[in-house]
Amino acid sequence: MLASSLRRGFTPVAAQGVRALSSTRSAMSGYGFDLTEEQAEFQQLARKFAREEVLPQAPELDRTGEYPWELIKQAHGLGLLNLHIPEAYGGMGLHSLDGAIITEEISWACSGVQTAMEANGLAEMPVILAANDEQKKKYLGRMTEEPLVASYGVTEPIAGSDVAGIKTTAVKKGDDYVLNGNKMWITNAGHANWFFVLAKTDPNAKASKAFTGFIVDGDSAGLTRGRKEINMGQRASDTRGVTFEDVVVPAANRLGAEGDGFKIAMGAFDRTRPPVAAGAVGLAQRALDEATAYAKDRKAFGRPIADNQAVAFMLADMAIGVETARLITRRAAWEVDQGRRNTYYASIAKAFAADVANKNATDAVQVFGGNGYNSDYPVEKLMRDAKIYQIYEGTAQIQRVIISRELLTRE
Ligand SMILES: CCCCCCCC(=O)SCCNC(=O)CCNC(=O)[C@H](O)C(C)(C)COP(=O)(O)OP(=O)(O)OC[C@H]1O[C@@H](n2cnc3c(N)ncnc32)[C@H](O)[C@@H]1OP(=O)(O)O
Repeated sequence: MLASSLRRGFTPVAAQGVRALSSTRSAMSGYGFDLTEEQAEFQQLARKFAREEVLPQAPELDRTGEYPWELIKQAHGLGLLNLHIPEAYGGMGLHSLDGAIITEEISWACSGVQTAMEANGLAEMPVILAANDEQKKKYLGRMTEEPLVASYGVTEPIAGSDVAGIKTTAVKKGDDYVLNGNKMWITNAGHANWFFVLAKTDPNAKASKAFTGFIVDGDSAGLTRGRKEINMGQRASDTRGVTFEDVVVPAANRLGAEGDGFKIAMGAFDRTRPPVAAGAVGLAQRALDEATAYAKDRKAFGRPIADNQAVAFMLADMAIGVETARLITRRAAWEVDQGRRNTYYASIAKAFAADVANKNATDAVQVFGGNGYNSDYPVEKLMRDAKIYQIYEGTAQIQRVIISRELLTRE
């Protein structure tokens, strides 16, 4: 049906029109895969920082779980942190695609460090999207002035995938709100200067009206940070529970109107899932690079193992994954830069890149054989680090819920 209607539209006149157009077409039209000069510079800067500073520290940070403060400070100095804060508030106002290019490089060296850095982007996004000028000056401004970190506080012990199921409440009292509840798996929570917190303000309303977003100062009385969780991978990243016990937050720290919170939180995910996907691409590329180098070097039966088609084809499949994941990730970021809602592409990119990262890391361990299973070699860390990409910022299954809903509700 679709094919026949396309054929009907394809008249000789239309064909001539295309020919005429193509003869005058400039190199700028249509798809382009080259980075701009500026993007290439961002990539080079991030690559140098990642390979010279992050990479040498990655094994030790993984072993100890130490928070990468020194790297955060260096990244801040180089302009590799807080990428999307608008210039009006002292930031660089980088585009989403610029950020994806930078993030991939950092993750190549250590996705734990990348998550610690990117968590700032996640915390800042609701503020960038919904805060008033005063709030932006106060909370985004300080992030550009000194190397601070912030947290995005939505997830709760019983509500991860189901954001509408969160129980933390905010009750208006005079000019303040009083917050009570527990958050869980909050990245950067041990060190955050401030938190974006989603809380329920109307228990009777539907999700899109029931929640409100707040900026909560890290030193607020009644805010308690839990112990650092010991996770399987990305161990340099700091995740904790946070408890709010009668925490008084001035109404001036409310983001947007009461009831706007759920959509603000969802809108932030649309913009932060592309960088999460970019992190997964970086890890997938690293797995491919490590496996390729090892397969060329390692000899068995008198020849490099890469000479076996069984190994070479594994590398080829890993390359297919990296290239396609990178394309859809950049598409998801580019959609933001075009000013369009990118929910569909963001979830495809996040879901696909996370799966590719896991496949590539697992296959890299396989190529390394027994050595791959050992912590003297880099790939077992990649396999542990990869897993969280299928869980955080919306599980693999939630991404498919979002993609299918987007498909099925299209006009
Ligand atoms: C690397 C960086 C650091 C990473 C650290 C890790 C950080 C994290 O992991 S943060 C936590 C991650 N958590 C998640 O990703 C949560 C996953 N879950 C979700 O995204 C949602 O709960 C989801 C999509 C399942 C929606 O759930 P559901 O309750 O069915 O709501 P739904 O009916 O779709 O939407 C409710 C309303 O919100 C609106 N909405 C939904 N999505 C969007 C969106 N993207 N933009 C705007 N509005 C939206 C809907 O239109 C609807 O509005 P209305 O009622 O006016 O029609």
